[in-house]
Order: sequence, then C-alpha cells, then structure tokens
Amino acid sequence: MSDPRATARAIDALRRGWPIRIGALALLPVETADAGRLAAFDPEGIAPLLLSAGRAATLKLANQREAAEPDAPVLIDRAPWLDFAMATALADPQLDLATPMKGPFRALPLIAAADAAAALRLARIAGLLPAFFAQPAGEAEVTITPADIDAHEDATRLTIAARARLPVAHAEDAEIVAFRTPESPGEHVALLIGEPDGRAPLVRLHSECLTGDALGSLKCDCGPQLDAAIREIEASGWGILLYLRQEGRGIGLVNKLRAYALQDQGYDTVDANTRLGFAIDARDFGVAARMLELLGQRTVRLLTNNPAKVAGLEAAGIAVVERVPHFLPPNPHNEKYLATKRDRTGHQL
Ligand SMILES: Nc1nc2c(ncn2[C@@H]2O[C@H](COP(=O)(O)OP(=O)(O)OP(=O)(O)O)[C@@H](O)[C@H]2O)c(=O)[nH]1
Ligand SMILES: [Zn+2]
Repeated sequence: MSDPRATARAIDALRRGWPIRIGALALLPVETADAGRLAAFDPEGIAPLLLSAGRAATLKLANQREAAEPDAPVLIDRAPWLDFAMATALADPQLDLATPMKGPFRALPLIAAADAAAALRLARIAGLLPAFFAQPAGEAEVTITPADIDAHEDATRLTIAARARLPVAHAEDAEIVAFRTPESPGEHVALLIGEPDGRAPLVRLHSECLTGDALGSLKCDCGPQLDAAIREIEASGWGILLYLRQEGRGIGLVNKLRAYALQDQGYDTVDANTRLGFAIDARDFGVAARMLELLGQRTVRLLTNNPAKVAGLEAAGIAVVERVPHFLPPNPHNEKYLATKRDRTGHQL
C-alpha cells in the first residue's frame, strides 16, 4: 500500500533540513541542512553527493559515468575537499561564477537508481535544489518509497472543495471552483465563465506565475495572457480558465527566482532550468484533465501556443478539438523569453 501522507511528512522534513529515507537510500538535503547535520548523518564523511544529470553536465561530470540513461542522477564521490560548503556550491548554480571549483570530482556508479531519481523528484516537489548527501546507512525522520510519491501526486485524488459566484473585471458572469487533495497545500482553481451552450468550451490552462500574475512582471507574458484569456473566453460565450498551482513550470517560486538570477548572468530560460538540475518543463497536465472531468467536460477548444499542453490533455483522456493561438505582443523585457519558447520549446508563435 502506498502512503501519500508519508510523502507529505517527507516534504516537511526536507524543508526543515532533516534526513529522509527513500527505499535503499538515506538522504540529507543540501539546501536546508548544515555542516552539523551532515556530521550527524554521516560521521565517517563517506556519503557521496547525489546530483541531477543536468547539474552534473554543467559541472562537466556527466561524461564520467557509465549510465545508460542520459537523465539518470549522478553520484559524486566524497573526496576530502567535498565538505558541506563545497556541496552547496556544487548544488547551487548561482555560485558557479563566484566559486572556483576545487576538485577533482569523480562520478561513482549509481546505486538504487529508482530511489535516487525519486529523491530528485521529491526535491522539486518540495521546491528545493535537487541535491542530497546519499548513503545506504543512516538515520531518517521518515521512510517512504517512490510509489508513495506517485500517490501524493495522483491527480485522481483531487476533489471539488468549494464553489461560489465570482464576478471578475472582464467576466461578470463567472463562478469559481476550488479543487484540492488531502495533502497538497496549493489549491487549484477553475473560473467558469458564461453559460454552457452545447459547444465545446474554450479552455485556458494557466500555470501560476506570482511575478507575472500579481506583480505585473515584464519578464514573461503570463499577466497579459491571463487577462486576455478571461476576455477571450467571455467573448466566446462560455469557457473555463484553469488556474494551476504549477509556479515556475512546476519548480516552485524560489527555484524560478534562482532561474531568473541565472538569466541575469546570460542563460536563457531552458539553460537556467538545466543548470539548476530540473527538466525544462516539470508540469504534469493530468491535473488539468482531472479538473475538467470533475467539471463534466471531456471535449475542449484549447487556448494555447504550447503543443505540450494539447498532448498532455489528450494523453489524459480529454479531446482537444481545436487549438486556438494565444499570442500577446512582446515587450523589450520578454522578447528573448518568447523567442526561446519559439526556438527551443516548440511553441507555435
Ligand atoms: N522555470 C521557469 N519558469 C518560468 C519562467 N518564466 C515563466 N515561467 C513559468 O512558466 C509558466 C507559464 O506558462 P504558461 O503561461 O502556461 O505558458 P506556456 O507553457 O508557455 O504555454 P502557452 O502560454 O499556453 O502557449 C508559469 O508557471 C511561469 O511561472 C522561467 O524563466 N523559468
Ligand atoms: Zn510568468
């Protein structure tokens, strides 16, 4: 039996810097632990450092391993100079330019590959840098399995928690519906606009962007896209805006801001994510499909430039009968961001 509650406890432990166990690996998170915790976790100073493939490639360590899979995590041997401060520098790309690398570092054969991959996934879910000290022995606050993480992320656990009329600036005839699972703190929301008229609704999947949605950031197109989506759905007669709590394409606000800091050093949005050790897009649109199902809609017209959203919904059983482009004029701050979407992530712009 998988236990999503155990995953919630593991996330809490990681955010507080305590060790957890996933399957065969005891894991201490680099971002939130400290040198004292490391000494207690690994008194002999032998636990290697677990990093993502993207991070290891950035550090020129990926080519050392014999891994069959290019995305497999990488274990870095615990050389005497790999102390807590050095681990932090290896984990956090913001320090790449500031920290002269000591080294040399050596990649070890990966043990417990599935558990190691699950650890990196859990770091992303917890909004932390994907880096751990990892060893078979060692005390842990909580023990989980990779299946427990799947259960925690299982969109079928989503239910409607509350609904109410919500007139908004660009759609006075609207209703808000909130969805949640027992363990995830962020509630997803649907804004139902207009009255169903027998046609497939015009649907927009909007991923949370605090900087763009609430603060008017000019670095991306999220704020204007959100605004325009509500207007377009209203003008179309009826439809649904899904507001998904997938900040930073699923890496969380803090990691997105780290990506922004890397962008200030000249990396684009794709390379910034890779240097941090994350997938280019960590979102799972199964949650959106589940929300549409709970709202009784299995056929939609989708407002997007992103083919991955169409594919994601269709893979989860929603028929997308039409893709409606959703392009807003660029500004001087987001021109490069939009060009990267077009040139590197397959957006149809
Ligand atoms: N990791 C990361 N996330 C970003 C960055 N800029 C914006 N985001 C996030 O990207 C998401 C915006 O995605 P969407 O508005 O769904 O846009 P999209 O996937 O490009 O697709 P469409 O707009 O539908 O064509 C939000 O969660 C933002 O927080 C960035 O530089 N790095
Ligand atoms: Zn944005």
